[in-house]
Amino acid sequence: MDIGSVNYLPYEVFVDVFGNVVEKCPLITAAVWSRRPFSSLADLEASINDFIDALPESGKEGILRVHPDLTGRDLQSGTLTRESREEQVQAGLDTLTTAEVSRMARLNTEYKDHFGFPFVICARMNNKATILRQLEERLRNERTIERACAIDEVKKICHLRLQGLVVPETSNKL
Ligand SMILES: NC(=O)N[C@H]1NC(=O)NC1=O
Repeated sequence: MDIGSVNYLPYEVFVDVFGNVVEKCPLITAAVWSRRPFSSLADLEASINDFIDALPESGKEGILRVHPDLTGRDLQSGTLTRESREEQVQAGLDTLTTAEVSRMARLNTEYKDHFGFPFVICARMNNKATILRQLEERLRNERTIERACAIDEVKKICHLRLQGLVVPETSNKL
């Protein structure tokens, strides 16, 4: 789909198509629909990012809290969203050894106990080694810095999900 077609979508369809660009946050998509017409994919993405940035800190933490744990219960029980499952698989998180699964689970729990939200990272821009390393390093961050860092990762995930849904302008001209 190109951005011109996106601008013609009724909001029900818009939310169906883009409702999970921010994991389990269709409300963001529904709110951003009223900012049409978007001049480009980058403009749509900027509208989503502006909405997120305008939220109070509790709202940003809410976005983080609806994210599934990496390699957590949802991956094992098959209850992840399609997008999240594909991203975790692409990062190789379905091939962890038993020792790596235990390490990830222990660090995820430590992180959640410490910050009050789950560890979020753009899996597709990482692999299992960098994810484990980042989890250990970010645990040492101060809370405000860590929240901002996690929200930046949400935006990276959103960027890649949008790229999979809208044809970038340069390709339209081919
Ligand atoms: N917890 C977490 O980072 N989850 C997310 N990361 C990602 O790339 N997709 C997700 O669902």
